[in-house]
Amino acid sequence: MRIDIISIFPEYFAPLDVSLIGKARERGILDVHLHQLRDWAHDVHRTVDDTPYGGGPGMVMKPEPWGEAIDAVLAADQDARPRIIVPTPSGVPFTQRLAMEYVAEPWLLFTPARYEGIDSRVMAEYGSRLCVDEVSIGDYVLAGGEAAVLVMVEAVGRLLPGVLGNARSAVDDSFAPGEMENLLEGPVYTKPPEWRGHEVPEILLSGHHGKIARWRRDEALRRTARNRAELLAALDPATLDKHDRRL
Ligand SMILES: CN1CCC[C@H](Cn2ccc3ccc(-c4n[nH]c(N)c4C#N)cc32)C1
Repeated sequence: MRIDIISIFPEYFAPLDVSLIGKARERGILDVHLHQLRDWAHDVHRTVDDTPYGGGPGMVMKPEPWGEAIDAVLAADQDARPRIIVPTPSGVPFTQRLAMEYVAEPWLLFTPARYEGIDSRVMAEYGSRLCVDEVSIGDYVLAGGEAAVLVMVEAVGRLLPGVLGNARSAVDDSFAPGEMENLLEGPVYTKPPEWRGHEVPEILLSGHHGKIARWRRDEALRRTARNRAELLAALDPATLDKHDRRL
């Protein structure tokens, strides 16, 4: 997978050099290209923003630098087209399901903005011939889109084949479509068996895999009911057995 990111703060993406994503890049599973938007702002001050038409607070990012920057990225491979992802609080929710859709894409282009966003004509220009998604990582307001790109790149990158040590753990993820969809993961434990008077639940030491799976599902349902009750309403009743219903 190729990922391009255009930003006025490319240094914001240093975390993509470390840990899981950094190793995926070293192994050639993921190819990340960072671009400084100001390289396509040709005035002496490398200006990328201006006052909003119609008035209002803040500044809006000018269309010209973005158009030239996106054209330059597209020119990198004229036989392919990236899916463009625009982080914005006004976007569709970024979910595990959307991450799984993105991981199937060979090329993603992220366009994290600052100020009050990008002149809307830019995505209108590219939306006529490319897939352009406006996506939000949550119902709160950030100062720009870079943190959202870090979140999405990690959520998507960890799903790439070969990135996770144990491929199964992605299938077991909270929110992953299937049995775990709309369920939060339950508690996890490791050695020592007793720590400051707290013992590991006996069932986890039993070696009885069927009972352990049952216990884990019960704990997932309990945590979901406690922290995200609204997700239980979305659970497919067909996936709930009579034991679940007793919880
Ligand atoms: C007061 N204004 C309102 C509009 C947005 C302005 C800041 N900003 C500029 C670019 C930009 C990109 C993403 C996000 C963002 N915020 N929350 C999320 N879940 C996001 C996501 N993805 C925020 C952003 C601040």
